[in-house]
Amino acid sequence: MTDSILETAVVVAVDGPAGSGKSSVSRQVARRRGYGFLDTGAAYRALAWHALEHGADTSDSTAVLDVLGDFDYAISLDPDDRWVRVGDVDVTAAIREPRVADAVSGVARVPAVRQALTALFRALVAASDLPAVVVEGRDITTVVAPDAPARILLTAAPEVRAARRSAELTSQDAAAVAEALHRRDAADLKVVDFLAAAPGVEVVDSTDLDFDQTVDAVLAVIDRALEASHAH
Ligand SMILES: Nc1ncnc2c1ncn2[C@@H]1O[C@H](COP(=O)(O)OP(=O)(O)OP(=O)(O)O)[C@@H](O)[C@H]1O
Ligand SMILES: Nc1ccn([C@@H]2O[C@H](COP(=O)(O)O)[C@@H](O)[C@H]2O)c(=O)n1
Repeated sequence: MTDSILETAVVVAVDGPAGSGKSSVSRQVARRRGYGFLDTGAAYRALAWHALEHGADTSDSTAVLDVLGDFDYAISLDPDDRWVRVGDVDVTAAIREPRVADAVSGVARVPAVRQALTALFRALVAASDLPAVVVEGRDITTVVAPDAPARILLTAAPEVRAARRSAELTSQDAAAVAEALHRRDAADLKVVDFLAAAPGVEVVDSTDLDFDQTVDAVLAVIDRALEASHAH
């Protein structure tokens, strides 16, 4: 396996906290440029779903590692055809359920899980015949693709992120949605710092931007970064 995914496809790396718009904005950016799109959180969620299906305790690292052994994962990199599978099961919708969101940080804090999924993400990009892939998550700019030519931290104020997520989940209590989002961020921050931009990472703060303005801001960063990398 290659250490650098940059040998095969240009990577646009996007990190940020929950509800910052990483997946919706990255998907739209990929569509606009004809790139692939890889939602890395989907793999952590799918592994949490897989662990729950096996009745595993997701706060127990050993139990999580046991189920990692037969984790048969597949995901679409096509921004217009979204699917996630574990074995023969389409888990695209199931991995968004609150029970999975509540369990996922336990799975994501296990170092061997992070190593295995990082290798999986690099392999997925390497196996694609796409010119470029927008890869979004928490540690893409720092661990998965630290040498990507375009690296972005997408942020928004905590209350704005909670309000956007709550607008999406209208059947759930707004305060409970906000609480779950902040609890997940707090747990995830013990493992990866996705609130501070690493050196060379450009921040896009969407607090006062609408969706289209955010997409345009991210595209502007990408165009500038790719132009600079071609000049070298
Ligand atoms: N700039 C914006 N203005 C308004 N709404 C936005 C903006 N960016 C994203 N959204 C909306 O905010 C919600 C959360 O976005 P999204 O699911 O892409 O976030 P995320 O960072 O991938 O979250 P998570 O990490 O929890 O999966 C979506 O409903 C999305 O359409
Ligand atoms: N690079 C990543 C991506 C995600 N995680 C963990 O997965 C959870 C779900 O991610 P979403 O982007 O779908 O919200 C997230 O809460 C993290 O626990 C990660 O660790 N690294």
